[in-house]
Amino acid sequence: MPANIVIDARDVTLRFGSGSAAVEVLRGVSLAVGAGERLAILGPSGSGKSSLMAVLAGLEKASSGQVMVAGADFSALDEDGLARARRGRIGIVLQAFHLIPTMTAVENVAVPLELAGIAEPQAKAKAELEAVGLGHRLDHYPTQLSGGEQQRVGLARAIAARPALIFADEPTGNLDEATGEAVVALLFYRLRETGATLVLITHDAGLAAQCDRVIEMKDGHIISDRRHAELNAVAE
Ligand SMILES: Nc1ncnc2c1ncn2[C@@H]1O[C@H](COP(=O)(O)OP(=O)(O)OP(=O)(O)O)[C@@H](O)[C@H]1O
Repeated sequence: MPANIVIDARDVTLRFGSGSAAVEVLRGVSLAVGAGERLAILGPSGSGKSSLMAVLAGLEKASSGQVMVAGADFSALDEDGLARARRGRIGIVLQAFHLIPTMTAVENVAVPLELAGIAEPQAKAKAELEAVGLGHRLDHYPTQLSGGEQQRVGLARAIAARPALIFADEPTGNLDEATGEAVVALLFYRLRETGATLVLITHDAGLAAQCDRVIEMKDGHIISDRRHAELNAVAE
């Protein structure tokens, strides 16, 4: 894999269930993403966007095909191996925030930093929460936070370790417009700062337009793949 390709997925399928109940949600997807690229995934509900993200982020194992991410062969790793490969390198913001209910906001952000062996996890977690506008909610538990606040804790947790790869599934879905814009601005600021690669699922055309490349999915396939220059040409 060339040094500048960080995600190289080849002919990936993902099936759930077996026999007559089997559902094939990814049907031979191939995708190469360059380092620092900001890729948006569009497509109707059920087209396989979250499934593709789960496979590329090492949360689901492909049923067949090859998935190379940052030099690791995700198709050959077991669950523990995938968890180790993700740690500190991959930040993930999901629709369901997956915050740990028994931990405060600052602990939710600090624990993955600690696990990744990063120095001063508490101070870094606090700074990251302040950056997403939650300096006044550090010691609150997830149930004491609104959906939008939980979303921002999720974002802070995903980017605090300055991972090389960030995956975000509808990161502004639970936020009002102003907060959504602020969170996206912070995300893109961090991307510029660290050169991280972004894979983003969104229904928001404005957000997709901020990315370098937009792919569209339908029925488990990629049906279009356009880069920024082409996107601008279409808009003009
Ligand atoms: N664990 C599972 N078992 C069975 N089917 C599943 C499972 N997870 C996802 N699916 C199915 O796979 C298909 C693709 O789902 P996926 O969540 O990837 O779509 P999506 O494009 O992200 O949709 P949305 O925009 O609604 O989030 C859907 O038909 C869904 O029902």
